Amino acid sequence: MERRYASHPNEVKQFDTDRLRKEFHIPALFTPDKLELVLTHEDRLIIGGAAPVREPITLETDLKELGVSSFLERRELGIINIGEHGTVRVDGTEHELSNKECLYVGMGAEEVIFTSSDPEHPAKFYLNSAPAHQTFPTAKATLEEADSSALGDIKNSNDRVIYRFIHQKGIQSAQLVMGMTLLKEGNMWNTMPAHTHPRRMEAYLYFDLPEDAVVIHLMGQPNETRHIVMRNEQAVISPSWSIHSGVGTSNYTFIWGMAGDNKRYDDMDPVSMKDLK
Ligand SMILES: O=C(O)C(=O)C[C@H](O)C(=O)CO
Ligand SMILES: [Zn+2]
Repeated sequence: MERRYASHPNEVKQFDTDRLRKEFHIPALFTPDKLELVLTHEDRLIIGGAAPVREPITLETDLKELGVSSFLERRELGIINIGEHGTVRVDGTEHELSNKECLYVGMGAEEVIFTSSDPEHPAKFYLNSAPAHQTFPTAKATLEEADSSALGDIKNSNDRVIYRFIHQKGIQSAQLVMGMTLLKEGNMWNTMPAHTHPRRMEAYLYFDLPEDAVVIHLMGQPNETRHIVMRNEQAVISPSWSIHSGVGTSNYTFIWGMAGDNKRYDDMDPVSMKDLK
């Protein structure tokens, strides 16, 4: 498991492109038949990907990094499938996940195994895992079951629907909040006007992007913004002090996941457009 340390905004404003990417950008999460995991010290979120093709993939890591005897002994896990149909087996119980469906696995589950139903059309499981101190039932949600709200409009190129899966009024968790935002065709901007939430960090996974398209992801303090160029199926870490917004060369979908002090999706500090620099 790769480790990323937490960062101070005064230090980050000195970073060049290379250093920004090393600290915040996660380029490859879906390697066939391999589990990819990145542990960030920003609220100790683990960001991962499991892309089983020929063989099942088991959720496992060097447990010294976590100081426990099984991955989820003191953690919870959110899973969203961005690929084709697959199965997640949790302690012997199979959960079927189609594209854009979510499964939450509570603290204490001992065995989690990811499988694709058809190796020619593999599943791709995106993972967010946060520390937990209480267990909650394993639960699945489809897009239709998620709490959703339409936001933005075509005039501002940000007509989109936000789907909340794991949150205060949805699937219950210890601290993990997770969902997905779908931009309509011809709409390129997400999360503008921007916000921060010093009470929670956040990670974004951009996907459903054409191969030659990019998203210019904006990060940094509102008066000290930087950008990271993102391609399809890449993730980015947003510290609690940073905005997280982006504009694409086409429309796209992204998964957001958060860990921190509360589970209130709407607990955001909006940034006024005049304060952005
Ligand atoms: O399009 C948006 O706006 C978002 O999806 C915002 C994220 O959900 C977010 O930043 C939640 O804190
Ligand atoms: Zn946010």
